[in-house]
Amino acid sequence: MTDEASRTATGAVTLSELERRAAERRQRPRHGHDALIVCDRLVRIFTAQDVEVQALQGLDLVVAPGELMALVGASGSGKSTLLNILAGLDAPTAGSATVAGFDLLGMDSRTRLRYRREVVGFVWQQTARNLLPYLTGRQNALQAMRLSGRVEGRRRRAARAAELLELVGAEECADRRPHRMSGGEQQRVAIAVALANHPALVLADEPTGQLDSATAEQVLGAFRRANEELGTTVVIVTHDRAVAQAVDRTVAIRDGRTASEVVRHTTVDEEGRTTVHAREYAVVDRVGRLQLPHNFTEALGIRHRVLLDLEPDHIEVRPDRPADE
Ligand SMILES: Nc1ncnc2c1ncn2[C@@H]1O[C@H](COP(=O)(O)OP(=O)(O)OP(=O)(O)O)[C@@H](O)[C@H]1O
Repeated sequence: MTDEASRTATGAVTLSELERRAAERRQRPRHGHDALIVCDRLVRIFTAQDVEVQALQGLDLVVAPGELMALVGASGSGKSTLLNILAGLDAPTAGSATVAGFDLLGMDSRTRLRYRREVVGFVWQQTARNLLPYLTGRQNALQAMRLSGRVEGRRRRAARAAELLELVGAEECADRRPHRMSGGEQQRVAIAVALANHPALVLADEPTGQLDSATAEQVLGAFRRANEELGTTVVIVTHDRAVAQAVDRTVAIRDGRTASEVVRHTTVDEEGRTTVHAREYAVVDRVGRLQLPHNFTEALGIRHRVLLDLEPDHIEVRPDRPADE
């Protein structure tokens, strides 16, 4: 339709043009339609002793199926709050959060239980929170399957427990109880247990926080194998730079919002040498808000406002200062 045809003589948009635009909007795929996790303007407010803490302040996050990604950020930025919501352990105050088609705000308690048993698996920093101390590695995995009923038949469950312990490199822990496993072994067995019910998503909160760097690398290797071989989406909250730099995408959270992200891809040259390329992006939310990195605003003394200029292929952001300063 030409612009003239879509307007009345007085310049107003015609009714048929408005109807056409509405139909076009309806046909457009909705935001994050092919994603596994979609958080939209997520807010979580805690109230303690009449004081309100806004742990999440309109956080947006989209994670595609099959991603291996990390969430980083200063202490108190809201990482664990977000993970608890994604785990179905806590409910947001406002906004929306969907994981594998489950609406995390609107779930009744039965659906929530099913979600926690079948859709997500967790690995926490404290090894004692991950495994039952009186069961062996194999029994821990079997117990998780028995509780959900998702893997039917004793033989199938036994085969799956053995496969998963092998996948994470912890076969030798099958007949050992946690107190006879090292910290790294306990975390690898915890990954096997988290994977037991074929979850679409595994969430991990500081899974290498109590481990030395060599052991942390083995644990990360187990997450990577789960991601590559089973296609499980993995989201790891971490302060460990080595972990944050080893995943495909690292999203930084600042003051309860996603602020920036680093995306990595690997290339192999003619001589077979691999190079990892990393690029940092600022995140633009759905209404166009952008958080400028703290070191950038500090370097230019930016406080309350900036001057924006639209260039053909970029936007210029300049401090609001008189030109002769
Ligand atoms: N149950 C709660 N009651 C009151 N305030 C809370 C609660 N849980 C978290 N907070 C507050 O919410 C904010 C975000 O906390 P959160 O634990 O999500 O941060 P984090 O980024 O995971 O920090 P860390 O890296 O130290 O674990 C903090 O100010 C914290 O004090």
